[in-house]
This record gives sequence, structure tokens and C-alpha cells, in this order.
Amino acid sequence: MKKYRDESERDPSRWIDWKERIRMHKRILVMAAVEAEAEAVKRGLGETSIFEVQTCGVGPIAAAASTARCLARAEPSYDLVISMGIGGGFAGQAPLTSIVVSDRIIAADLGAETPEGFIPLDEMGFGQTMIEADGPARSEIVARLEQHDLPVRTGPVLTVSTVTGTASSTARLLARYPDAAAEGMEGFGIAQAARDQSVPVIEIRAISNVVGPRDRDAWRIPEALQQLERVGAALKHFTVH
Ligand SMILES: O=C(O)c1cccc(C(=O)CC[C@H]2O[C@@H](n3cnc4c(=O)[nH]cnc43)[C@H](O)[C@@H]2O)c1
Repeated sequence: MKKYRDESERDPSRWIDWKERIRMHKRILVMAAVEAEAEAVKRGLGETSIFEVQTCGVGPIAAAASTARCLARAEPSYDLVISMGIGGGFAGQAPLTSIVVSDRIIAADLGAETPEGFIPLDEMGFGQTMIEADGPARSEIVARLEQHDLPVRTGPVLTVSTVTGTASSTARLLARYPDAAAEGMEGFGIAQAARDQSVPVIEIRAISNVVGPRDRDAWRIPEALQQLERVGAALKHFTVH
């Protein structure tokens, strides 16, 4: 039986558009943790056929499961997955409301504690804890954000299952990843699902708070969501090469 990808494919009057879209354009899947982030990105993107924005839930596990489901259902496959949302910025690297485009996506708390310190999972001989962000996508995204005068930084984005909330855990993370620019809770889950399907991946975070002792009142969520909208607008005409 024929499989329908979405409602537009059921409508014969739109079949040409659908076929044309497959022939002409590459497809990009954007995963955001929560609806507010997804809506901000969608507002910025406006009417565009190459992006599909989905919510994946908070945390790396929900994110991996949702992304794997989206990728499994995709026909044709996506050409790029973007993990996008608000995030914490490391002091001196990514100030509030700046935009971090990842060069590496790192599972920062996947491993084992020992009295001598933390051992990452890869050093234990199991799997990996770092996925490279797609280089060409990074260059093009950074160029487009700069063209739109957005304050962009590049660097490693850490994925944590627990939001960092003390000076000591911040110091421990920075001891392991001194050039970390930002942290979020979904990137590595999304990246692992993408890598499993050989789809390039990248993470973009709009900085809502400083990584460090928890001070929820100081989080600048509305401003970070506004930045996500601006990122969407800047990427509207993005193409995957
Ligand atoms: O309360 C709200 O209105 C609201 C609107 C949009 C998003 C949120 C979230 O709390 C999203 C959770 C989300 O945020 C990421 N995040 C942000 N800062 C950090 C951080 O310092 N460390 C780790 N993750 C952070 C994370 O990816 C969560 O998915 C609330």
C-alpha cells in the first residue's frame, strides 16, 4: 500500500508541489525540546518548505527517541538535522542572548565517577561521547547569522542530563572541556539518532542563562526565544550542499 508522508501528499492538487519539492530541495529537520522553542523557530522561518520543526521533549533520552522516530518516518530522508533551543552559556565564552553554533556536540556527563575523577564513556571502551557538527553547515549557518548581525560564537556544546547549578560542577565541566561554549539537554541525543542514520547534524543554542550557581530569576528566556526567532529568519533561505 502507498505510504503518505503527510496530509499535503493526500491532496492531488498539491502533488506537483510535493514532487517538485523532493526534486529541487534538500530537507532539514529541526528538533526543539519544548513548544515555545519550536514556535519561536517557526515564526522566524515563516513559510518555507525545506525545514520541518518538531518538538522532542526535554533531555537527551526523549530527544534521541523522538529524533529516531522522525528520521525513521522520513521519506525521502533528511539531509541535515539541527538541534535548536535555548541554553546555558559558559562565562567568557557565550554571553546572554548570544547564539552558539556547535563545532562539537559532547555528552558531558556520560561515564563513571571514580574517587580520582570522572571517566567518560569512550575512555571506558563503550561507545562515544563526542559527535562532530557538520562543517559545511556550520560555515553557512555562521555566515548567515553574521549577515543578520546576530552575536554568534562557535564552540563545543555540552549535553547534560542535569542542568549545571553549582560553582563546583561548573568548574568540573570546565576542567574537562575548557573551551565549552554552551550547555543544553538534548544535543547529543539528537546527534546520536542522526549519526545512526548517517544524517549530518549541528546544534544551535540561544543563550538564556549563565552556566553556574542556579538563579532562575536571572534567566532571560523571552529574549533567548526572540533570538531563536531571529535565527529562524536568518536561516530561511538556507540550502544544504
Ligand atoms: O519557562 C519557559 O517559558 C520556558 C520556555 C522555553 C524553554 C524553557 C525551558 O526551560 C527549556 C528547557 C531547556 O532549556 C535548555 N537549557 C537552558 N539553559 C540550560 C542550562 O543552563 N543547562 C542545560 N540546559 C539548559 C535545555 O536544553 C532544556 O531543554 C522554559
